[in-house]
Amino acid sequence: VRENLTDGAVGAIKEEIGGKEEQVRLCGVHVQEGCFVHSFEGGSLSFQVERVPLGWVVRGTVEGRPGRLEVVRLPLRFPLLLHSWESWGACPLVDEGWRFPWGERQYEDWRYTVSPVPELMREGVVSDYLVAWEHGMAGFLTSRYAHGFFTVEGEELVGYLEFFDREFEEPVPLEPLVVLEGARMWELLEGYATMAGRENRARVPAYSPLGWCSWYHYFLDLTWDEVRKNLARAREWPFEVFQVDDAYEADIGDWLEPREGFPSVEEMARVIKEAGFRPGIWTAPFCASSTSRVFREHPEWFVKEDGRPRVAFRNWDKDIHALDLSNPEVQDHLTGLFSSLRAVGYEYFKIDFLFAGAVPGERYLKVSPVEAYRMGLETIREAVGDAFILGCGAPLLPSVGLVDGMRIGPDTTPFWDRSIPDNGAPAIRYALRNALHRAFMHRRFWLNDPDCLLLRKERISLSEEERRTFALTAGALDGMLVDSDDLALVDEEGKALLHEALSLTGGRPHVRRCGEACYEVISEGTRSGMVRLLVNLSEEAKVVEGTTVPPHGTVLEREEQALGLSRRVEERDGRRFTYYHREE
Ligand SMILES: OCC1=C[C@H](O)[C@H](F)[C@@H](O)[C@H]1O
Repeated sequence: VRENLTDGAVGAIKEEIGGKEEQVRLCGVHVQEGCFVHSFEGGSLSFQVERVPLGWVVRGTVEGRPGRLEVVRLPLRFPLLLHSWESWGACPLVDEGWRFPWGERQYEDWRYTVSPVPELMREGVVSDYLVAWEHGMAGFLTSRYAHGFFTVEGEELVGYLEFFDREFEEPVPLEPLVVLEGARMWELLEGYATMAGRENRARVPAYSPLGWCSWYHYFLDLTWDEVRKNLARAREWPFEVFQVDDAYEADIGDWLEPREGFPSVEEMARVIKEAGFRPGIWTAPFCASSTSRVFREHPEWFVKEDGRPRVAFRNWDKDIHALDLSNPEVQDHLTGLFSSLRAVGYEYFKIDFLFAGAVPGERYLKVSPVEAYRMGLETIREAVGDAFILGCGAPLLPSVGLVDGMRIGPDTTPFWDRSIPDNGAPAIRYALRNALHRAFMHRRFWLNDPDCLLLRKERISLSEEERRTFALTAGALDGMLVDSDDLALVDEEGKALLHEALSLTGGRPHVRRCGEACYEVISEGTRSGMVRLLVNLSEEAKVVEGTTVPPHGTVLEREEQALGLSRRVEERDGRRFTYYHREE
C-alpha cells in the first residue's frame, strides 16, 4: 500500500540534498570515506567514516578528557523533528524560531527531565540523541559513556558528545554516529532504529502483556480495598498483568515498607497471584526523598554537589535525591531490593523517574552520569532475571538492551490538553503525539508503551471520541495495552473498545504525517489483517485523501476491501506470503 517513491520524488530529494553533502563536516573534516585523527586539548579522537546506503556511519575511539566534543556539522533544514532524552520529553516538529516552552518552576524543580544539559535548552534548541528533517536524519547509535545531542547554531545543525568531566586513560569506543538522507523522514528513522537496536542488542519480547494499572484513576488516593475490588472485577477482563502503582509505599525510597492501610509487598503479590494474575509493582528505584529511611541512614549513597547530596528534582512535595549508581553499596542495595521483590512473586516491574540516576554530580567512581545510569539499570536487570521491565521517565538510548518496554511519552490525562504547554507535562494529546513520533522505536528498541488506556465514562473529561482516539492509536501502533480505570466505572462499550484496540495490534506499523497534527498509521499483519488509521490531533477537522477526520478523532479502515486491495496468500517453505494488490 505504501506507494514507492516515484522517480520524480527521488529526483526532488536528490535535488534537495545534492550539493549539500560537502556541507557535512565531521570533526571539521568534510565528510568522505577514510580514517582520521582529531586532536583536542587534553586528548584525541580516532574515527573512521564509512558510506552506507543513504548515508554515512562514523565509528572510532576517544581518549583523554573530551568534555563536550563537536562531532558533526550539517546544513540546517526546517521543519525539524526534535527529540528529547527521556520518556516524557516532548518530541515536536518545529519551525525556525521555536523555543522550548519552559513551565513555571520547571527549570528549578524538573530541569533534568528536559535534558542532562538543561542550560542549553534555556538559550537555544536542543535535540537529544537524534534529529530529523523532511528527507534526512542524524543520530547516535549508542549512549554508553557520553550523551549525544544536536543544537541549532546559525544555519547549521551541530552534533556533540557530552562526556561531562570524564577522563579516559585508555581509548574507549566513540558513540557511533549515522547521517542518513534520501528517503522520507519516518523511513529513515525506522532505519536508524534498526541499526541502533542491533548495536545495543535490544530486548524485544515476543508478546506484549495486557494489563491493569492503578495510577490514572486513583493516583495517590489508592487504597488496598480499591486494589482488591478491581482485582475481583479484573477476572471479567483479558488482563494478564495486574500492577499496583505509586501510593503503596511508606516513602519514596523505602519500597519494602508499606504505607499505613497496605499489607506487605509480599502479601500484595500473593493476593494478586492468587487471583490469577502476574503481579506488577511500581518503584522509582534511583530516587529517595529527604524524609526516607534510606536517605537518613545512608546519605553517603547519593549523588553530591559540593560534597552534599544534591536535589535531583522535586515531587510529592518533597526534595528527591538521586542514588549514586556507581557505588557498590548502592548496587548491592538495588540487588537486594529487586531480588526480594522477584522472590515474593513480582513478574512485572515498572521502574520510574529513572532520569534521576543520570543527573550530573559527584559520584563514588569517576564515571560519566551515563555510565553510572547503565550500572544501575544493569544491576536491576540482573536481579529480576526474565521478569518484564517497563522503563519510565528513563533516558532512552542508554536503556536499549536493558528494558523490555518503555514509556515513550508524557503521562496520559483524563482531559485532552487544557492548553498545557508541550514541555513534557501530562497531557493525553502529547502522549499521543509522542507515540506517533516515536513509533519507529517500537520492536526495534523495545515494546513502546504509549501509557494507559482510559475507558471509563465517569470521573473523566475525555469525550468518547478522545477515549477512542487514544485506544485505537495505541492499538494500531501495536503499543502495550494497559488499562487504568476503576473497573466498576467501565461499561460494556468501554470493554469493547479495549478489544477493538487489541484487534489492531500485532502488525508492523508505519507512521506518515499527512498534515498539521494529522497522521496515517498503516499496519500490515495485525490480528485483523491490514489496517489504516487516520489520526487527527488538531482542533479542526482534516481531510486526508478525500477522507474527513474529526478533531481529536480517527478514521479506521480495515482489511484490504476498505483499501481497494485484493489479497493473495501463498504458503511456501513453511512461511506465509501475503500479497496485496491495488487494481489500477
Ligand atoms: O508517581 C506515579 C507516576 C509518575 C510518573 O508520572 C509516571 F509516568 C506515571 O505513570 C506514574 O507511575
